[in-house]
Amino acid sequence: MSDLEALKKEAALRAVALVQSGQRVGLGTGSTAKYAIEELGRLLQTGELQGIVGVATSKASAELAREVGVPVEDLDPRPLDIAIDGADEIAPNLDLVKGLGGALLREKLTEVQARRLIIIADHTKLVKQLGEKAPLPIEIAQFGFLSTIERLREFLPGGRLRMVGAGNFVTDNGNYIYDAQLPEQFDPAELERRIKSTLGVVDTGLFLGMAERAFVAAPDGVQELER
Ligand SMILES: O=C(CO)[C@H](O)[C@H](O)COP(=O)(O)O
Repeated sequence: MSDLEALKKEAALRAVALVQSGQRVGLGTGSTAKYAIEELGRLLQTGELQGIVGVATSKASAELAREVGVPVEDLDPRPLDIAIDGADEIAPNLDLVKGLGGALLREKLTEVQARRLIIIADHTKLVKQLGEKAPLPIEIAQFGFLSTIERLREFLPGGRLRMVGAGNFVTDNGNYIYDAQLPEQFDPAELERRIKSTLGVVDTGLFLGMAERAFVAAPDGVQELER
């Protein structure tokens, strides 16, 4: 395992230590969240945790959870006790950019219902301001997507439709993703409102005011950040 992978796993284990038996747990998506799901499976197998139920934020995470023995249920209106997920960028106030893995809509739908959202990441995800390192993924309907992109480009120029190989990337919800370049200066809440009021947009990868805590692993140890 590379050094970076070891750091991601370390952060994941710190977050999973917060999970208690009987809890309903939001299962994130991505290469860091994968370590958390595997650890939940391990703890269920050893009996250190009992009776937890996972609510997955993607088809891939649901599949992995079942493989490692974490029971999975669909999202319903009941609250989740905790959700554990990765992020693409983490600002000092724990506002996030998410969705480079393409699961932003299911992640937001799930994590907004969690009493606690815990973020796990390696130190490369820390930024002073959102948009420094990653594009902002915006999920858009397939129908009329070129028109939606034109509307978005009026205030977010320079982005691109996400591709996979020669085709367009399609989310678990059958939508496309426009990866937008964020401006140098912006008000995240105002930008979120503007993007979401653009016809054809389903949701954005801005997760504002949602995360309670982040475990961020660096070579000199795991930093615990709170909002
Ligand atoms: O938002 C996400 C998926 O939609 C992921 O949480 C995010 O992309 C981080 O992934 P990784 O842990 O692989 O860096």
